[in-house]
Amino acid sequence: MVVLAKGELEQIALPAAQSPPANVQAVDLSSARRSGPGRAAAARALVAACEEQGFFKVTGHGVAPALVRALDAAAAAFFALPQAEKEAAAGRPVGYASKRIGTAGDLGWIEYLLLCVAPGAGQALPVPASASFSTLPCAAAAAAAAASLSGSEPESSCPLRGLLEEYAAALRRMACEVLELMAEGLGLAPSDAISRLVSDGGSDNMLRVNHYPPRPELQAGKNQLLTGFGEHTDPQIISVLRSNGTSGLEIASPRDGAWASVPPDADSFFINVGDVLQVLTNGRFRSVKHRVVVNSERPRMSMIFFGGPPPGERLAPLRELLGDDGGRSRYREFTWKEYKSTGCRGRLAEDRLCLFEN
Ligand SMILES: O=C(O)CCC(=O)C(=O)O
Ligand SMILES: [Fe+2]
Repeated sequence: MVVLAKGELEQIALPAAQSPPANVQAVDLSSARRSGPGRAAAARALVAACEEQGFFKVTGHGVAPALVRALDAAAAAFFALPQAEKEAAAGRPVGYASKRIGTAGDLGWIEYLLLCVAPGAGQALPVPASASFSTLPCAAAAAAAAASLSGSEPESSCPLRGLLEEYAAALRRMACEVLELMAEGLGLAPSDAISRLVSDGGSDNMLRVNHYPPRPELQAGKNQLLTGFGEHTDPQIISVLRSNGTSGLEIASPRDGAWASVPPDADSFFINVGDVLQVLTNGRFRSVKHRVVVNSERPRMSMIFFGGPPPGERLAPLRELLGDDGGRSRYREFTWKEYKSTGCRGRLAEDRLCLFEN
């Protein structure tokens, strides 16, 4: 449940203008898995999409539909729990939260789970970064949902946690696959030049499960919209997003800033270029500005894997990519830890990258 105090609803209200549909490039990963002209064409399409929009979707990804359905159901069951039970999984900065995004006062019509993903023995595992995390997956409703979907009893008393672990591992693999294809398209060697930052044992990967309840009736007869997640760019290298097929995600054109609505597609994964990828490519790729507008009577649920580098990783444009800009590096070197700490201080919509420009 999202409970807003008096005056807060007005802060997140948006003009009832309908954004036109976005034209989103699709990259078929299954054709990229076969080496040869299919792979080269997919790599070129991916690079073009990152240059033009910083955003595309992936089909032929191979993530098991049964896993996706089971996780959708378990997450929906979690969000349907009594508020007190959800609050038991609250923690800062990770855990359950509602309406507040970050610490700088951004509000949205949203509740969410934010989790760390720590690779252990080569596998991604959401870690209980707050002690209360362990209460979350044991919720009875989530257990029942997962059990009914798989047609069997849950293996442990924590099905949501198990599903999140499996999902995070699958998405980390997909993120790395996409980043390797990207490196090939950019002519980088070795092909793990970027993906190693996400697959490293110390990588700062996160998983976020967002739930946007249907919008409330604000004024009878008025089709008002609310901010679900205010405009921002994702700070990491790459984000891999899937939703339950309810609309609401919008991206801004890098040319004129005009908003366009991403046609929902529950079977594909959407990829965002993050700020760090903009830096690594010396600005050739642009991190995509996006937001979520709550415009539907159906709830929207989205799950996002954020691929970030290890905290101490020194980040700067890749040498091979400086050529396009007369050899000039547009950004000074910084660590991921440094970048994250500037992000924590500001509002969602703030441009953080400008602080690191040369
Ligand atoms: O929920 C969504 O669809 C997008 C949310 C988002 O942009 C984020 O969590 O960074
Ligand atoms: Fe985002």
